[in-house]
Amino acid sequence: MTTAFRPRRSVLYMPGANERALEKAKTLPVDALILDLEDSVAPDAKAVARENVVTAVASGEYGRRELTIRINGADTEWHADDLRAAAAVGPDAIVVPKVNSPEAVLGLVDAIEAAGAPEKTRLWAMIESPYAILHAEEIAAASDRLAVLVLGTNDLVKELFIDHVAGRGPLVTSLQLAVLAARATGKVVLDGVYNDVKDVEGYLAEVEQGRQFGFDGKTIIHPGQIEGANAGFAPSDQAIEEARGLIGAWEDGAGKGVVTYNGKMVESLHVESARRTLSIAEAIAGLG
Ligand SMILES: CC(C)(COP(=O)(O)OP(=O)(O)OC[C@H]1O[C@@H](n2cnc3c(N)ncnc32)[C@H](O)[C@@H]1OP(=O)(O)O)[C@@H](O)C(=O)NCCC(=O)NCCSC(=O)C[C@H](O)C(=O)O
Ligand SMILES: [Mg+2]
Repeated sequence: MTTAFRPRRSVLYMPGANERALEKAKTLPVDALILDLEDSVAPDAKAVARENVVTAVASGEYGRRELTIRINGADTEWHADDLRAAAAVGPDAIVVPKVNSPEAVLGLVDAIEAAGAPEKTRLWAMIESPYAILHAEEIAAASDRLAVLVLGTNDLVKELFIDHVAGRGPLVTSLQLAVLAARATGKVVLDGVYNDVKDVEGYLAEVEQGRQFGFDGKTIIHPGQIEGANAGFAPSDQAIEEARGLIGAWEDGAGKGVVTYNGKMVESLHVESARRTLSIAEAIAGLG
């Protein structure tokens, strides 16, 4: 299915059991929300959280924000009930943690369809194990219903026996494999979360790294992280100006296979990148 480009610069998790946060989210300038039933919800609060998120989605009070529900994993006692409840209320997407194979994707798509989810409800697969990283392309390609790969960097760090360090050196290969898989299959890919909600400098450095690596946006855990992601994953004023100038130089040289702009070589591939930059900027401006 072809869908219009939609910005996913800032994608905020919020615990499904936290009614105050669910209320607050209606006014936050995020591109997307992940109403969480998994790791942020204690076992004895799972049923209440499920009720809360279903009510939230049904309320229709989240405006332009893309609204998703993260259900519990397939190996848990809550998975089937979560999936049924989420499919019935029809969010923009159902986010499934720890998706490890294309077969798992197909099984999830069958279950989502069998539960009667509307066509608009996409599957977002969390890639958060070494096996999933090594099979990310097959996972991404398994179904048209799968729209987004979401990195689960906390689980990855745990499974790889590595450390959370500034610059994410030990994670770089995994991050790049996930981006490669998404680009090879035409899917969206979101970077993992930054756990230290008070460390603004470290967070902004990680946003910039994610953008440079090619992620479409960042999953976040606190309202204080929204602005950095929105700015970091939007083309800067300078990038927009350069894209316009480059396209202008290309059009002025009508018919030439190569021109220069600001002293640098410009070929049609650079024009394509510049047009992509402008279309992202337009989509963001269109959010109002
Ligand atoms: C991380 C937090 C536990 C911090 O909470 P707290 O110390 O209470 O924050 P503040 O006091 O600064 O909160 C200020 C106000 O903002 C609201 N708030 C906080 N977080 C959120 C949120 N995520 N969404 C909406 N609103 C939020 C508070 O309610 C305060 O509001 P008010 O009282 O009106 O002023 C907390 O931020 C938090 O719980 N974050 C989300 C945690 C979460 O969802 N974790 C699971 C996803 S991460 C993950 O699992 C990734 C992946 O699977 C992996 O493997 O990596
Ligand atoms: Mg995880």
